Amino acid sequence: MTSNQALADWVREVAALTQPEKIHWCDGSQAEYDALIADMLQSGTLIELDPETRPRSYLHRSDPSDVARTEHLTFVCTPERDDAGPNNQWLSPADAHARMDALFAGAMRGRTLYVVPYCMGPIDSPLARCGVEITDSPYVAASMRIMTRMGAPALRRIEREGSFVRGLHSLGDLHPERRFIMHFPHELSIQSIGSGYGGNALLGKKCHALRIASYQARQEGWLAEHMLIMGIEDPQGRLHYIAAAFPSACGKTNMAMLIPPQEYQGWKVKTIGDDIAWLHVGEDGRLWAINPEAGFFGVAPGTSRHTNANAVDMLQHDTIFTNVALTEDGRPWWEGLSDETPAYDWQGRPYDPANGPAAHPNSRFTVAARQCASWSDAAERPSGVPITAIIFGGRRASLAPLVLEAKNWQHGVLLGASMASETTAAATGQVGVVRRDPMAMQPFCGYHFGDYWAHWLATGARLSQAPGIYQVNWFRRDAERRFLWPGYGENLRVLKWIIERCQGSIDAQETPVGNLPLHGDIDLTGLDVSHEHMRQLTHIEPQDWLSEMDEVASFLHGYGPRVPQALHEERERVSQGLRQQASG
Ligand SMILES: Nc1nc2c(ncn2[C@@H]2O[C@H](COP(=O)(O)OP(=O)(O)OP(=O)(O)O)[C@@H](O)[C@H]2O)c(=O)[nH]1
Ligand SMILES: O=C([O-])CC(=O)C(=O)O
Ligand SMILES: [Mn+2]
Repeated sequence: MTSNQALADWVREVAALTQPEKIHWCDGSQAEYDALIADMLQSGTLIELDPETRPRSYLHRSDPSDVARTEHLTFVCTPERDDAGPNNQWLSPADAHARMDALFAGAMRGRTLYVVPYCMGPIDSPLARCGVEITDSPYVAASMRIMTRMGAPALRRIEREGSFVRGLHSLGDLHPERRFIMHFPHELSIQSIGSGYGGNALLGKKCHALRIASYQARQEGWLAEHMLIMGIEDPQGRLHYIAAAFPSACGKTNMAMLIPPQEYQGWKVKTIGDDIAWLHVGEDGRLWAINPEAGFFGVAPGTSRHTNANAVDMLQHDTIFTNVALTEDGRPWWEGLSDETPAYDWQGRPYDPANGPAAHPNSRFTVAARQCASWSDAAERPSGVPITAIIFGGRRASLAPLVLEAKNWQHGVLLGASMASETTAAATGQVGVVRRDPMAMQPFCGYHFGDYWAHWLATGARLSQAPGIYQVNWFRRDAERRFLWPGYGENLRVLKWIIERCQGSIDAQETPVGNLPLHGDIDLTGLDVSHEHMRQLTHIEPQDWLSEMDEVASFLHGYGPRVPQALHEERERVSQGLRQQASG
């Protein structure tokens, strides 16, 4: 099936261990996709949506215990424990392999083993990397065709290059006690069992393109980040590319396909990616980004014509939904979509509000990126796009202002490293608790955060035209828990400020924590945001920030001697400035 002996041997070994009934090598063709869908309709793995209004669209209901990433079951298994860092759970490679071999033994009996070759990034890009996922889930095989460049061209590239990431996945018995997601970065391999949920099972995404890739990127001198990539064209026709890291379910997909507000005629948004960016230092000293993915695995709840019309439009056909609710006539439904009452909830029960939300809070859609009206050809460019600004964002009801500008790269790395955000339904566990999530990579960095921050600093030192670094927060709330900022399309007003700052065309107010917009520089024309709200959104309270910086200090110290001294010094400079301000 392949001229790559290592791949052929590996498939044979896996088959001997897992005992599948059949082996299928995926070529990525339409006929193959159609056959996968037909099989899943027959087995009940997929439910067909109303073909009149939602052609070629399906609903997948997952096991109710298997609806989100499971960070407590996710491990990074480096030979040395300290290389995984306190940010990861660790097992020795030998222990992890022993545990996984036992779980995989016979796991595919009676099932088909799919060999899924894929390429992360444009197929002809030197920045792209390939992998092969072996899975016994047709849902995973079909989803990988939507989310990656999957099939024959990827296999040819693997045969040319020789190297590829090995991902082994089985649904196992879907039992939470026999569910593990293990990463072996030094072996370029991933093993995942017991879950069919996207972030745990579509191994090209979080497992390869972030955990394994971040480890490789450090060795090779680039960055693999949890970032959207978008282009913003201003009325003068100038294009500015922005990369933004927000934690899971904190607004990347929405920002990536933002629709400019009415007052912004002449502004255009181009989508390059909504979740992952691979960043390289170019020969010109600028930072260049590719999106390794080819599709969106996006959050359904909250998506509506008012918040994200581009998404609603792209979801009208050829989409696989997971754990959404259904209307009587077979259309997908979720909280925030419309005023309709659905007929069935995400578990297929007749809808009863007493059972909680109709759609699971982490219900999602899987759709090809080219279905999005704002999708840009630039996403196919082998060299990527040059980045003007990097944005870090969190979901914080208080403290963090609407926007803040880092004084320089090193201060920007501190802003990223000290990010915190309220937890969301994208991972199992409590929702709404503030936790540190450096660069939105807490669940995804495949090595020690101390080394990671040092790598960020070293990367900045290689950039002669480094992007500006910013921090945003769309989620500040008032005493009644209402959002102070309208968000969504209106976020372009903040992005415009960021672009103007990068061009050097406007001034800012300097504070110890960073630079803030001057009064009136964030354009509020046509917006219902009072001056009092705007004041709160751009106010830095020195005492509160001093305590925040104390927390950041102990957080950074928790990572021990691998944390670069420069980061401690930068933090101390901010604290000093705040102390002076508080006493003066
Ligand atoms: N209030 C407010 N909510 C937003 C904004 N942007 C996104 N949201 C909501 O936040 C939730 C998550 O948004 P997404 O854009 O899907 O987040 P994401 O970062 O792409 O999430 P992952 O796919 O998990 O990485 C959705 O319910 C959105 O409706 C905003 O600007 N303001
Ligand atoms: O990985 C997933 O399951 C979905 C996602 O984008 C995230 O959680 O950041
Ligand atoms: Mn994500």
